[in-house]
Amino acid sequence: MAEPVLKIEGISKSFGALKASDDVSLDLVPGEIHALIGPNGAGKTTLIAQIAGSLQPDRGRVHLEGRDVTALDTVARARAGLGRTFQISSLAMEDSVLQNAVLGALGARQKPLGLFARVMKDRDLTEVAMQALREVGLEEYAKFRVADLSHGQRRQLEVAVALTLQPHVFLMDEPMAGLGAEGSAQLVPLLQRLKSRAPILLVEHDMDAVFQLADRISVLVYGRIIATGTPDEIRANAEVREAYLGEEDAA
Ligand SMILES: Nc1ncnc2c1ncn2[C@@H]1O[C@H](COP(=O)(O)OP(=O)(O)OP(=O)(O)O)[C@@H](O)[C@H]1O
Repeated sequence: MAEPVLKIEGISKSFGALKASDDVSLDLVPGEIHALIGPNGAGKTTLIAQIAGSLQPDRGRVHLEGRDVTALDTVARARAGLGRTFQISSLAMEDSVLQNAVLGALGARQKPLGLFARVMKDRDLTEVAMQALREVGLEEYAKFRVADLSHGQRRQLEVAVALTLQPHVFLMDEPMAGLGAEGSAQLVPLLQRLKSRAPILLVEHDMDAVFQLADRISVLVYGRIIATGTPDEIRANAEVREAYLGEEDAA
C-alpha cells in the first residue's frame, strides 16, 4: 500500500473516567475514502477534533505527509494541507456563493468586512474560488445568495470552500446529514471524484452512502477501533454486527 498521507498513532483522550479515544491508530492512503463509523457517542467527533487540532490528545501523534503536526493548532494544520468540512454550516448565508468561496480562498473570515470589496477585485483569489466552484459543479450559481441554495448545494459549496485551500487531505464530518435522498445523490459522485484529488476521512451515519463510497471502513466503539477493512470485510465482521445490534437492542 502507498505511504499514508495521514497517520494517527495511539491517540488517547479521556474526559474524567470516560475514555473517548482509546489508543486509536488509523491511516489514510492516497486516492481512498476511509469511513469512520460507530454508534452514537463512540468518539468519532472527538477523534476528528484531535486530527483537526481543535482538541489535544492526552497521548498519541498525528502525522500529515510524514510530518508530526500534533503540536500545531487548527490554522497551522489547515495551512499544512488538512481540509475540513463541518457538521454545522460555516457559510455566510446572505453573501453570494462566489463571495463565500473567495473568503475561503483568502482563508481569513475574521478580516473586517471593509476589506471585502478589495478582496473581490483580487483576480487570483477570484480565479481560485471559481475553479473550486467549477470542481463541485456550482459555477452557474456563483452570483446566487447562499440562502437561496438547496441544502445539497450548500454542502457542495462547503466542499468548494475547503478546496480553495488546496488540501492534501479532507476531513468530512457527516456531510450527508440532513440532505435527504436527492441531496445525497448529488454529493456521493462529488466525493467519488474528489478522492483522487485528496483522500477523504469520512465520518458518516448514512450507511448507504458509506457502503457506496468507502474503500475502507474503520469501526469505532467506546473509543476503540474494533475493525478496519473493506466494506465486504466490515459487513461480514461478527464483532461489528454485534456492536450495532447491541445499539439497536438498547434503543
Ligand atoms: N468536552 C467533553 N467533555 C466531556 N465529555 C465529552 C466531551 N466531548 C465528548 N464527550 C463524551 O465523549 C464521548 C464521545 O463523544 P463524541 O461526540 O466524540 O461521539 P460521536 O461518536 O461523535 O457521537 P455522535 O455520533 O452522536 O456524534 C461521549 O460519551 C461524549 O458524551
